[in-house]
Amino acid sequence: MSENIERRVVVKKLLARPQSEGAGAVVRRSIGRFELKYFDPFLLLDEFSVSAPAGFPDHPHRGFETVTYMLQGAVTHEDFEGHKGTIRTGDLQWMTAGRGIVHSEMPADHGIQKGLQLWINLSSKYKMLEPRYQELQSKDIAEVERNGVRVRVIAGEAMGTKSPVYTRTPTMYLDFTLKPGSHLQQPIPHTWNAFIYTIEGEGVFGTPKSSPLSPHHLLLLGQGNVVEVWNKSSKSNLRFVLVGGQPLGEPVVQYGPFVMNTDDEINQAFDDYNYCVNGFEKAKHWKSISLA
Ligand SMILES: Nc1ccc(F)c(C(=O)c2c[nH]c3ncc(Cl)cc23)c1F
Ligand SMILES: [Fe+3]
Repeated sequence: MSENIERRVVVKKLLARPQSEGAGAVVRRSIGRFELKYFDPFLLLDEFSVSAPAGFPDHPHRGFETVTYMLQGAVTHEDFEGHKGTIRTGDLQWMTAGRGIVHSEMPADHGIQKGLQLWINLSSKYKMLEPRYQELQSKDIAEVERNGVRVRVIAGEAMGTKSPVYTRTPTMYLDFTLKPGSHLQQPIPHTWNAFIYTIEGEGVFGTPKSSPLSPHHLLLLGQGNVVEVWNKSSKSNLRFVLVGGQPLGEPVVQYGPFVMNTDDEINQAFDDYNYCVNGFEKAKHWKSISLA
């Protein structure tokens, strides 16, 4: 690690508590709740937990990307263009909604399906792009382990390993598991906003004397070019995701699943969706099979 290390420390921590979302689903929302409406370029981070028949039935998106990463179980998604698939434990769906998607996201197995859904804003010049999917099965996600630290590189680069995912809004998304007694130093571009979301075990983040933090916490990281994490437990693994992104620095006008830059564009999004035009044409006669 080079000499000009500037450690990022935890400047804010939020415990994400369960709340209802979709049709009978439960999410622990951290980014996107009133205390943290937007963390440029991130609009929402939900740790979701859903069992059939609950789920996220037919709904639209415009102006941003959704990144769904399965922690346990499986979710089937289908959209109004006929694109359908199932993402299972460890799989990733990176959906660029762009000018418009209408889809459903429903449990595909019995029992509880768990995962993370992150919403990443798009720059004004990309908000009306044609929709696009990047889907990776768990076996195709770059993974490397060294000195008790295992990383699955969902986006960006870590420990000399790169993800094939193209991030239109430059983003890193790393799933770390630290064995007991291990220590991580991960570079983060100093101009990016970055956070950690804790998933399993207790970890020490930022400075070695910080208090250990438990799962379901969002940790906003301050300025710097590297984050350090310690697993001081003698028996449990520590798992968390580290996410960073280049801020867009643009006005944000959001109404639910529509995210644009001006009130007029949001009104246009509503009209386009209601009249099935300008990217929502296929919504006119489409219902997901789960609702048919
Ligand atoms: N009400 C409402 C409005 C708009 C939405 F996009 C959604 C929605 O689809 C989700 C919101 N959190 C999520 N976590 C995981 C998954 Cl798989 C889906 C969602 C939703 F529920
Ligand atoms: Fe969705």
